[in-house]
Amino acid sequence: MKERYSEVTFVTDSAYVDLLADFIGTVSNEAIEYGEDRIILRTEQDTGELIDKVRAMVREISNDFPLEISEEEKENVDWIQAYQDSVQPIEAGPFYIHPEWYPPKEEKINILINPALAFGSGHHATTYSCLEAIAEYVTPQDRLLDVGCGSGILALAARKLGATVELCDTDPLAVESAAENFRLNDERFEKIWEGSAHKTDQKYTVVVANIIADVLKAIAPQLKARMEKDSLLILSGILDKKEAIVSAAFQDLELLERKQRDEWVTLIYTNKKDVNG
Ligand SMILES: C[S@@+](CC[C@H](N)C(=O)[O-])C[C@H]1O[C@@H](n2cnc3c(N)ncnc32)[C@H](O)[C@@H]1O
Repeated sequence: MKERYSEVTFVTDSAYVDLLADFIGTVSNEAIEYGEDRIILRTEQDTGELIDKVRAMVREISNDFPLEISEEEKENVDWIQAYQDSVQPIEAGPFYIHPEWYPPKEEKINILINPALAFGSGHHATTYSCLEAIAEYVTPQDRLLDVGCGSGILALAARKLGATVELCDTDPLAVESAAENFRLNDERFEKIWEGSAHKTDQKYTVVVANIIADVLKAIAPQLKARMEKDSLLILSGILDKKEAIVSAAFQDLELLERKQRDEWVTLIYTNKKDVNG
């Protein structure tokens, strides 16, 4: 990529825009942008010859062909580099979450997440607090269900601690992205599905759900039904002003710990008895 490129603007009568755009596109072999009365060409190539050809072409049509050409030199931005520079790795408890263009850290539990459309890079307070809770509570004996897995970051963290994991999300893009992140990390999940917690009849020793308060309230019976006696339920995505809604919906469980980061609350519950018996 060159440091600079040329932006050439051809202003003409709207009736000639299509004709001119066709010609410029063919001669330059570059993508062009066009508006009602203009065509804009951005190129790193020398533009002198192209402009001469355009002038010659329009002269053949008419000496009065309406055409004004202006040219500006602009600085190129390496967009991929700029994007990569903006995505920083983050440490949360023992975990180091990094995109692939940052090397792993030897002394950390590394989680490779390439930013994609699914939520969950570790930077958001809710994900961060869940990662801390997972580090604190999850053991290799655990079977964990990640409800609303997004990028799969929470299940990946649990898997890296030795737990077996299952994941689900109502968003098919999240399911795809989580599966891809497991592949990138060379880790395996037992199951992944599109949909929510009601689509399984399994029980788990840990259920984690980082979804907003109103949804947590709505799916509270489903989440509880996935717990066995002494299971753990990690709930996040709760704005402090909505905490009461969630506390009320889960009041039959025992609150073990409450974490707050910025205005986001994470609640960690356990149950004294199997909800179904
Ligand atoms: C805040 S993101 C959490 C992503 C990731 N688990 C994290 O902690 O960073 C919430 C995710 O929940 C999903 N979601 C929303 N409602 C859901 C529901 N009822 N059941 C399962 N997933 C749901 C969304 O599609 C989204 O991917």
